[in-house]
Amino acid sequence: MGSYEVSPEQALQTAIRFIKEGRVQSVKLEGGKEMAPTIRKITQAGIPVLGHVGLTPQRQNALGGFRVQGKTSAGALKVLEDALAIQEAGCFAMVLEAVPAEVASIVTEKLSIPTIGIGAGSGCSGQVLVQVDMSGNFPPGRFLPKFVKKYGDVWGEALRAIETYRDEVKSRQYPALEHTYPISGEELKAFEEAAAGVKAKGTS
Ligand SMILES: Nc1nc(=O)c2c([nH]1)NC[C@@H]1CN(c3ccc(C(=O)N[C@@H](CCC(=O)O)C(=O)O)cc3)CN21
Ligand SMILES: CC(C)C(=O)C(=O)O
Repeated sequence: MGSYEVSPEQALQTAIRFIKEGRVQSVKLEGGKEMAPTIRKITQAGIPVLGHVGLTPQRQNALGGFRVQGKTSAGALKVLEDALAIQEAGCFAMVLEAVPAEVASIVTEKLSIPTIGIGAGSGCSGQVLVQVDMSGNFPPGRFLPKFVKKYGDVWGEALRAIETYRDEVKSRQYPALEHTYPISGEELKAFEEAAAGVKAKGTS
């Protein structure tokens, strides 16, 4: 929040920084109708913009939390109007987040640009999920939004690896010979003789 919301001019300056300093090829920003002038400003400067309507997480406080959007006829119509407004402003595609699947399908059909759905059903043009969520890279018990499907157990696998490492360090199974660096017998013998003549710390 704040990278694009002060004014279209501030937003364009931010977008230019992302392109030049962040070396990205496009920028993504949240918001509907009210962001259309900003989106137009950035796209007219030659920077592609990915939009985002429906549940816009950076505005969670104004939305009363992470709430599904477009659950009423009026709400769904607002999502559609926002989507059309930001398409018109020059977005090349948009994220559609947490709206009923049927609403997302209709919005997608009304648009000429692709929709990338998250919690918006299979009728969107494409999908996105946070990698940490879909790979299961989080501790047990964490709250998961309804739309997340856990395809793996990266956290469990990492924990298993770390615990096995700990156990092998304690039992001195690790490091084994193959994890160490060799020294020739001749050099070792010479070192042992030299070391014998070095006074140990703390002795007198
Ligand atoms: N790790 C991660 N994954 C995400 O998908 C994600 C983030 N972080 N951070 C930013 C936003 C926040 N997101 C969220 C977070 C919570 C809900 C959530 O609690 N949804 C309720 C819906 C409540 C209602 O019915 O209105 C749910 O039960 O799924 C949804 C999207 C999606 N985004
Ligand atoms: C997961 C992606 C699309 C996102 O912008 C968000 O939910 O914050």
